[in-house]
Amino acid sequence: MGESKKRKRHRNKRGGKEEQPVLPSPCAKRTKLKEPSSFLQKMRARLSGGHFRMINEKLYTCTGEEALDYFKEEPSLFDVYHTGYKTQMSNWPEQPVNVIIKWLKKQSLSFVVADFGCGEALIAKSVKNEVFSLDLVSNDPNVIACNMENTPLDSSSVDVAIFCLSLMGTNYQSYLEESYRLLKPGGWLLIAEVKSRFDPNTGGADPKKFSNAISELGFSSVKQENQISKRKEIEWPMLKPCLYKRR
Ligand SMILES: C[S@@+](CC[C@H](N)C(=O)[O-])C[C@H]1O[C@@H](n2cnc3c(N)ncnc32)[C@H](O)[C@@H]1O
Repeated sequence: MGESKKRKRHRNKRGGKEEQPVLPSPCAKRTKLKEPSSFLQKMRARLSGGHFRMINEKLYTCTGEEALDYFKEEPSLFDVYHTGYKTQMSNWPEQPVNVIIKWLKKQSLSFVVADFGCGEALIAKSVKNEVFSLDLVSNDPNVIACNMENTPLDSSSVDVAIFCLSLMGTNYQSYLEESYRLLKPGGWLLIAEVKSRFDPNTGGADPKKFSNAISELGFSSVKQENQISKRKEIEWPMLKPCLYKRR
């Protein structure tokens, strides 16, 4: 009785809620154990989902150089990003990386491949071809850590250049220019991108403008040597960020 009165007075004096001392009492322990783990899991998933969306937005709204610095400062963000990305991918009816793997498996085994923005290097793990996997962070000895606008690979050294959902930086055109440098004449450029980024009705780029820009860079069914040095200023459309909705 006396205790409860004391508490009341204390509360009134402070004019707010009483602060309870946190004691490792059996009661506190029991409450903790009783908390539904599904609730905690949901909260954790929400937090990491929010973190993923924040990193994703950063990657779509900065240059490749800035993205490289971002991950250099905090490499663990790369894992946070890819955990969230995998969760997003698991909701898609088809994963573009699997479509590309399927296509590659039908091509010559002698094709050398450059996977720009490889993520967890699924392509290299799925085909027998030689694959150069490139990304901002390398958690795997087979992944080359670099900003893909400036790779350490030789000119005209690859047969297939792949961008699977990786045209993220505001300077995405420089990644495509680098792919042109790496590709052998007659080489393949494969791009898989989110549809909404090419839907002018929802603020996306004009797909025709995008493919014209790719042609002006020098890509067609047969690549012409030296075309890169002759071309005029290319008008690249802006590609809007691909932002994920909260689920
Ligand atoms: C959406 S993930 C796609 C990963 C993989 N291609 C796939 O389809 O599973 C995009 C990847 O591109 C990488 N990336 C973005 N900008 C980059 C840059 N400038 N240089 C290298 N990698 C980059 C990101 O780090 C990320 O791993």
